[in-house]
This record gives sequence, C-alpha cells and structure tokens, in this order.
Amino acid sequence: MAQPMRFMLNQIETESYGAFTPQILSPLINHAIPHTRAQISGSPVVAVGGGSSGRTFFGVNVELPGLPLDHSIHAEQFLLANLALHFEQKLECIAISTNGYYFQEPCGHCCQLLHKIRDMSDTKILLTNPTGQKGTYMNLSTFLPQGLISQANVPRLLERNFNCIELINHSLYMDICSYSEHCNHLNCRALKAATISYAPDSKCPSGVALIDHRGKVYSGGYMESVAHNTSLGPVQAALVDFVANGDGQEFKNIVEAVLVEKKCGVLSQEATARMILEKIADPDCIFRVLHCK
Ligand SMILES: O=c1ccn([C@H]2C[C@H](O)[C@@H](CO)O2)c(=O)[nH]1
Ligand SMILES: [Zn+2]
Repeated sequence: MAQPMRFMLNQIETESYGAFTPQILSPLINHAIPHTRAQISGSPVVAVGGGSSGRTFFGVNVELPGLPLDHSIHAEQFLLANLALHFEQKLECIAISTNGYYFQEPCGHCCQLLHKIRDMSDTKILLTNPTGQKGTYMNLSTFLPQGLISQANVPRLLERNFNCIELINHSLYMDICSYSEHCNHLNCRALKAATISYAPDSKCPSGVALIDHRGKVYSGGYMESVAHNTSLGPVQAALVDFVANGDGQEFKNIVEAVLVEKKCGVLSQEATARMILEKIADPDCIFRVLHCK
C-alpha cells in the first residue's frame, strides 16, 4: 500500500525543503511515483512545480484503464489542473522525472500547454544530464522558441477567468445555488468548473463534477491548448481532483457525474465524457448533461 500523498505543499513546508534541486526533489518524486497510474505503459512520470505563491504542487501521469493512451493525463497536465484547483496563476520552476534521478524536459505537447501560462518563458525547467545528478535550468523558450499563442487580449491559462454562462432551464435544477464558493452540490460544482474553465478559441467552456460512493465531490474544468489535440478534457480535469484528493481510490468508485457545456457550441464534450465514464467508472454510474448558454 502506497504511503498517503499530498499533492500540494504549503509555503512553510516548501521553505523547509529548501532549493529546487535534484537532490531535494528526488525523495519527493520517489514518494509520488507509487501514486502515478501508469498500468498500461508501465512508465510512471512525476512533475513538480514551484508556484509563485511559494507553494509546491505535484502532478502524476494517469492512464485510463481500457482506453487508448491518448486519453491519458500527462504528469504536466495533472500539475496544471492541480494549479487551477488551488488558483495558482504562475510557475517559478518545474521539474519532471520518471525516477527521481534523471530530470527531463516537458513533452512537446505539454510545452505547448505550459506556454499558455503568462510569463512561462521565465519559468525555470530543471534538467539533469542522463548520467549524472548535476542539475541545470533552462527556459521553456529553449524548447519552444516561437510557440503559437492565441489572441493577445484573452486571459492566459490559470489566470482568473469568468465565462458568463447560465444554465438553460435553470429552474428545473433545484439544487443550483445562486453562485456559492463552497457549495458541494454536484450540479453547482460542475457549473462552477465550467464557469472558470479555459476555452479561448472554441468559446465552449465545460466542467465536470464527479461523486464517489462515500459522497465526496470532485470537479475540474476544460483546459484548451493552442495545439488543440493536447487540451485537457473536463473529465480528465475532474479526475485530477479525484486522484489528488480521493485517497487513492479506484475510478470504479465514481457513482455519478455531471457535465456542464453549451447546448449548441462548435464542439461538445458529451460523447467523449460518456465513453470515458462508461469504461472507468462504476458500471451503474449515472451521467447527466446540463446545458448552458
Ligand atoms: O512528458 C511526458 C511524456 C509522457 N507522459 C506519460 C504519458 C503516458 O502515461 C506515459 C507513457 O508515455 O507517460 C507524461 O506524463 N509526460
Ligand atoms: Zn506531456
């Protein structure tokens, strides 16, 4: 049984660890490796990020049992969704490792997604020589010197962003609270996740909320990449919350899910969300879609 894992360390804990070096990160990464879910590829990956608030965040790769690997959550994507869960807007440094010894750059897909964060070109990426432990830092711009960015005047990924959406037939959903920060209703959490999701190009925000058999709720919002195929879907974003805060439970313990998205958007997450949940959640999992405008 893996030791319990905390996917966020507060500022005091972060300071007590000290500098962002391979030697200091190595035991933290080794602690996180059993929490990766890489049963298909057999390749665990851990990402660690130092947020500008002084907190440390972790990401692990998550493969979805029985589904093609392109539905997997990369450790870097997990890290980004984890930052979003904690309203962290910027990264000072990032490190990615499969073994706590060798530190590598983010994959090409994730470079594109990371590039969506403001000032990401100043973020230090920790790297080691494959045969040694000596760390060096490089900037994202080394790997992506002139990466594509969408329009200049839209918020960047992780920035406070508020999609003005409203449920259609609002009155039918008795348990939609007028906007509440801490409400734990499944519908409200999915709506809130969609409200703060990131869809600058498609303008199709979406959010998913999941509930486990004990009644705990998890949620996450869509994160659109400029290289669109590498976007993080709303189910995956909610699964990040489930893996980070669900005490290591299996996906089979998910018993109900709600997706909020536009009724007539240029894209829909519904079919993909249904397909993923049918594969990984409780076979009797209830899946509902609430449409917004
Ligand atoms: O930068 C990378 C590259 C791959 N993976 C994951 C995806 C898959 O689960 C496994 C094998 O590719 O590693 C990451 O998490 N980050
Ligand atoms: Zn990646």
